[in-house]
Amino acid sequence: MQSVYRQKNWHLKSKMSETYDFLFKFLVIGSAGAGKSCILHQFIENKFKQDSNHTIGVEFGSKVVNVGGKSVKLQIWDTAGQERFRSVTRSYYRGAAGALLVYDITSRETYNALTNWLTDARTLASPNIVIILVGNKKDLEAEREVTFLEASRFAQENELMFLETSALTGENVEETFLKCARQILTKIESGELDPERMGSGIQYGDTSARRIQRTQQQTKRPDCSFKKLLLRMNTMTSNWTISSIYQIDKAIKTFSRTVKIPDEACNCIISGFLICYSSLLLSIYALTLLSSFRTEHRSLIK
Ligand SMILES: Nc1nc2c(ncn2[C@@H]2O[C@H](COP(=O)(O)OP(=O)(O)OP(=O)(O)O)[C@@H](O)[C@H]2O)c(=O)[nH]1
Repeated sequence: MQSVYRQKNWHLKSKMSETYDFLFKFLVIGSAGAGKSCILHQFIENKFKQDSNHTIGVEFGSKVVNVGGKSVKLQIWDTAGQERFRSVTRSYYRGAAGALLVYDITSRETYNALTNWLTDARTLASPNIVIILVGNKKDLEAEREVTFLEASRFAQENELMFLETSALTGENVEETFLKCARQILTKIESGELDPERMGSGIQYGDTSARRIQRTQQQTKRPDCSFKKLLLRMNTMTSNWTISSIYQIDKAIKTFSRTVKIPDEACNCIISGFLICYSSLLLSIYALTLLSSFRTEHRSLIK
């Protein structure tokens, strides 16, 4: 982990030596003393940070993890919880894809401040930011001031994921980051998040990953327009059904009277036409259904 002032060169160096499919920008936010720096240190170094001091401004760390078969580089910004750094830390919120919203389970004060932190994250970072609520210091059960149930209700009401962690023992620390990354990846796959959108907080790792993604999108596109075409045909045929069958029936009868075709032959022509028309309608409906089913269950089929 390094201070924000030293991270630039280091980041360039690591970019050259590592390959990954995606890069996600993460924030760690919450009140001072909640254990944000210790969580980040535990995640990156796999050990507890014994002498943790208050963060000055922002600190930075990164780690490549495997999420659902994809290698994802997490670029994590650990922000200072102290009020006096609020204006500095706020400038780092922009374009974050994920955030850990941390409180201390032994401090109700840090829990009560969550709403303010959440409002900041949702207004200053990306509107689609994926947030996980983290109740830290799980090892201090005897000093607990916030129950698991209470916090999980808060998480549910505010559409957040939730885990309790201990930066001291390492319990659930990695799982917290992975859970958040997994949700972002799922949203990318479902099309809810677009890595190409400015300020999404997501980047493609290398050119090949970008190319693969583009190819996938291109192969998906015709499917989408095919569905649109089907839906349009569907609407058109529904509109035609009643009026046009009546009109065509009338036209065939008038024609048969003019050229003097026997009634039986005329009925045969009309029946044949109706059979063909019904088959066409049925095929269009079946294809539309199939196409909708495929779109809805694409992730499951994969
Ligand atoms: N027992 C226990 N102590 C912890 C844990 N996590 C952090 N601490 C302690 O809590 C104190 C604050 O931890 P920090 O990580 O510096 O807190 P912070 O949220 O980064 O604070 P700011 O940088 O001021 O925003 C330190 O004394 C840590 O040793 C934990 O999981 N269990």
